[in-house]
Amino acid sequence: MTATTRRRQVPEPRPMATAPSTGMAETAPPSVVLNGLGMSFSGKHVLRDVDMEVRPGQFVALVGPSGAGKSTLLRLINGSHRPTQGSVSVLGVNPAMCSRKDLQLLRTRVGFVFQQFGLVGRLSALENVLMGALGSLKLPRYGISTYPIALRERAVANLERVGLLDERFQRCDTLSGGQQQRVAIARTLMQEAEIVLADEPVASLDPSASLSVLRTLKKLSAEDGFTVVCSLHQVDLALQISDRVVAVRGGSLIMDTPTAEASEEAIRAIYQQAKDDRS
Ligand SMILES: Nc1ncnc2c1ncn2[C@@H]1O[C@H](COP(=O)(O)OP(=O)(O)OP(=O)(O)O)[C@@H](O)[C@H]1O
Repeated sequence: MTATTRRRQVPEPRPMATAPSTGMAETAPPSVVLNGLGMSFSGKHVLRDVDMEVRPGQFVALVGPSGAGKSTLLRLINGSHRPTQGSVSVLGVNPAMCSRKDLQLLRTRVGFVFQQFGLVGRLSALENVLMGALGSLKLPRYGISTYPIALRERAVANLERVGLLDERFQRCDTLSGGQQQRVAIARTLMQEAEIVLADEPVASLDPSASLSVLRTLKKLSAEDGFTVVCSLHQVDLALQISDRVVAVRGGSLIMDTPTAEASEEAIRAIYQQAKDDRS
């Protein structure tokens, strides 16, 4: 089934309480629409009544204390979880209504970057990046030379874009954390994804490497036009990098604002409140 036929199954979004505008791609259809979204695990509500639209090319920082529901939200967007309430539309497709094949197809259009990078440590940076193209190939590949030359050239170009041309033949488990996350980003570029979901991509990096990796992701998103939804705990980074800040607490969206209008104090208060609640 095509994306176009899927789109008809997606209910019209309810009007949003807050519809922040960044002035980007205002008329294009949204990349993501969450409509009355809720999720429970074994009867425990972890997300409720989430309404949100993400416009193409936006860089959204998803902030909120541990356990707020950020990873669950990202997993609902890429179809890893099926919502127990409401609906998700990603690039006009409802992942919960997709066949396995259509979901696979959708996932080639939606890249995912993880905190733990998800690389094969014993393989080179280049081979890891090439693996990002496996979804477009019919047969598995073993070794760089088994990939078509055009893909090898693209992989090298993508490594250059993330600043790792010289390290292309280095084993990934010998690269620094920041370099490994850059390899993971270059691997996602091979998908030519229209949306990149990043789940705490810099959680294990020091502040300077974190900023540098996020700046690279932001630059690539601006150059290629892909949408980013990125969960982050570092409020300062969220404010430096994003176009829009969405805060989640206790499974509810409690802030949704253009970054230029976001109050650092208000975001920090969300974390402080969670800390106070725990103590
Ligand atoms: N597969 C699951 N089964 C049961 N409970 C789950 C599952 N996944 C998430 N949860 C629960 O949902 C809640 C939200 O978890 P989630 O990982 O989305 O939070 P988070 O905001 O990403 O937290 P962190 O910042 O610590 O990563 C937590 O209470 C968690 O225990």
